[in-house]
Amino acid sequence: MSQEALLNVVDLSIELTDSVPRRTLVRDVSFTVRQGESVGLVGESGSGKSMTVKAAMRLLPRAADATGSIEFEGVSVLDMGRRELARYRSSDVAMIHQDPRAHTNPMQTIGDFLIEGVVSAGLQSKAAAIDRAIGLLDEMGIKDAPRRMAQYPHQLSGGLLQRVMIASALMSEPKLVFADEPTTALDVTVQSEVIAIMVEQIQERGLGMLFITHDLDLAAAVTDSLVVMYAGTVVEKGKAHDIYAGPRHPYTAALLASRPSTTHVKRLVSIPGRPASAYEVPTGCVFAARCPFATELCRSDRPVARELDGRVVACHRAEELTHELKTAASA
Ligand SMILES: Nc1ncnc2c1ncn2[C@@H]1O[C@H](COP(=O)(O)OP(=O)(O)OP(=O)(O)O)[C@@H](O)[C@H]1O
Repeated sequence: MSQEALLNVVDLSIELTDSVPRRTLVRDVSFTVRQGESVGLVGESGSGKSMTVKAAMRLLPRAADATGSIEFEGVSVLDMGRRELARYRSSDVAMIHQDPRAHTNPMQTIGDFLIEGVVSAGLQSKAAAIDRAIGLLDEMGIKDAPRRMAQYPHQLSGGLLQRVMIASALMSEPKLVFADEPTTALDVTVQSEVIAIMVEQIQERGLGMLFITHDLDLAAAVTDSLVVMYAGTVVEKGKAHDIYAGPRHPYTAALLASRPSTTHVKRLVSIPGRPASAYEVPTGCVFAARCPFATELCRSDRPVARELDGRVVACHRAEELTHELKTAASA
């Protein structure tokens, strides 16, 4: 791929320093998001997706220690000084959160909410910011934008408020957008509409996107590449359509098999066992306890992530299971 790397994460590990022994939450995670590229960070609850994104924004809890490297356009995010970090957070990257209500102030109008960040960071004058906010609300398909600017969050539906959040993320003209489960808090009837608008707006502007979700189907539909995480580690990564068409890690195949089908009736299967956090998994493969294909080797030796047919996979048996995994995923 020729586009420039915006975000480059290499061997990121995150540990909690306030527990004895230290708890590992994320282990040796590496991935890249390029200009104009959408990357899906996919995994069940506790797999470390949010911690990884928090680290990329330098917003980890005080007791969490990040090692490895996170670079934005070649500059180390972990080493940024106060001013550099403020500029990075206010104008290079933006975040769309899960629950729009939790990230708005009920006492602040939509207009003030939209312009606050860029005006206080000195990026735009108040008049220019108001114009831009109205223009963006318009592009988000929000009718009567000037009237909406004067309203308060409780006067907007969840779907409408999430469109405001997308507009807010675009106010500073960022290069990279982190979208953390942006529609899980919304009514199912508006979810796909909001996703479609978000993806369209991000693609039209040629921005990079890191899309965090537990929904592999959705991620495969809206992203170029996937990074599949389990228990704080990357188990598989590669082109979204390749992974969707033929997963090479049993966890990816299980995620695909457990999705509801829209074309035929099938029994909904769930992955047996519960998702584990990085510090809970014993030696061996992180997924061994839930993997139907696990052998003694899988339980004793942790597989090293390696290149396989244009993707990266951390499974001892990836080659020999190619056919089984494809069948299991599409069953
Ligand atoms: N503030 C925190 N302090 C300590 N540990 C935390 C904190 N937040 C999350 N964790 C732990 O870090 C690990 C990774 O959690 P993380 O929230 O990154 O997972 P996730 O994949 O984003 O899951 P979810 O989809 O539920 O948000 C889990 O073991 C979780 O319990």
